[in-house]
Amino acid sequence: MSTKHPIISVTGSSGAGTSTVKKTFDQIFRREGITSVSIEGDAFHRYNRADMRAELERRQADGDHTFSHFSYDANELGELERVFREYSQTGKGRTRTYVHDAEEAKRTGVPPGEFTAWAPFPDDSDLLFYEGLHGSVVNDDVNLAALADLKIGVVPVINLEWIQKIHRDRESRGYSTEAVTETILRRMQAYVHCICPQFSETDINFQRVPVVDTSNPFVARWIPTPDESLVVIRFKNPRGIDFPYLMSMIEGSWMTRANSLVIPGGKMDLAMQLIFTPMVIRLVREAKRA
Ligand SMILES: Nc1ncnc2c1ncn2[C@@H]1O[C@H](COP(=O)(O)OP(=O)(O)OP(=O)(O)O)[C@@H](O)[C@H]1O
Ligand SMILES: O=C(CO)[C@H](O)[C@H](O)COP(=O)(O)O
Repeated sequence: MSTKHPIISVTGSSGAGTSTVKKTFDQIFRREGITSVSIEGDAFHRYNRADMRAELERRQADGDHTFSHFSYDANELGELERVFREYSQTGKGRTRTYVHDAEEAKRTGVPPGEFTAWAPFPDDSDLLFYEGLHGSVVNDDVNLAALADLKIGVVPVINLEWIQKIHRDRESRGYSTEAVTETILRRMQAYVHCICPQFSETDINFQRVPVVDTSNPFVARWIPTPDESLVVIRFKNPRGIDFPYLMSMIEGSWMTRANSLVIPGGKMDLAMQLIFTPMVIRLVREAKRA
């Protein structure tokens, strides 16, 4: 945790919606005149696409069918922790980009499945924003949760998450439904043991819940729209959260527990703006004082 160089980490499984949440934060940063540097979690994969496929084949040949991009040892989490710590102490650090598709390849000049070179963060940023798979990992080797000042989980209920991933991977990355389904299956063990535990470390979780039928997510023709869903917002520490204010500002919202607010899916962006703007301002103000 750093008051001088704060870190915000947004954690979610593949297709959960962390990139979408980043857009909301970018609006807050722009409106409040905050300069952020960001990390896409895939930048800390251990292998490029070809080497990952080779490693997968090797492990499967050895009888290990649990290895995937979700696995701790498929990612350079020690390096991620070092970057978090360096940034929290100095406001400096580095990242790179994992190139997923042709559009990213065109933008970066690096072929899909490869990494760009490591590059230093620009100087004089107000905060570091992480979005990816492992922003709140606590295990025997690293404790990323301890280094992030604001930890957010993006955790749609699993059938909805699978629908989002299938549609995104099909439309943006050119994978078939069958290939994405195979990936989902292969990642299940690590999803349970590496991804899910983080959502007990996060300060606030956003869980989008469809209110339309998603019983068979593998045949869904489209992603349930915001208006076809609700969002459960859980606060790990509800003290200091002005629930009456939030409920007055978010039409159709209600409390289900002392730390849980439910809102219409179409109000998710508004809720994030109302909740995170004062938190971000406070983090940056305390940083400038430090
Ligand atoms: N709140 C939402 N309402 C409707 N659709 C959403 C929402 N959040 C995400 N989606 C859709 O789900 C898909 C995946 O979203 P996104 O790319 O943000 O996921 P991600 O967590 O960044 O995935 P990855 O980590 O694999 O890059 C996209 O098609 C996006 O439009
Ligand atoms: O999305 C991901 C995890 O969130 C991975 O970055 C992605 O699946 C990489 O795999 P591939 O190179 O096969 O697309």
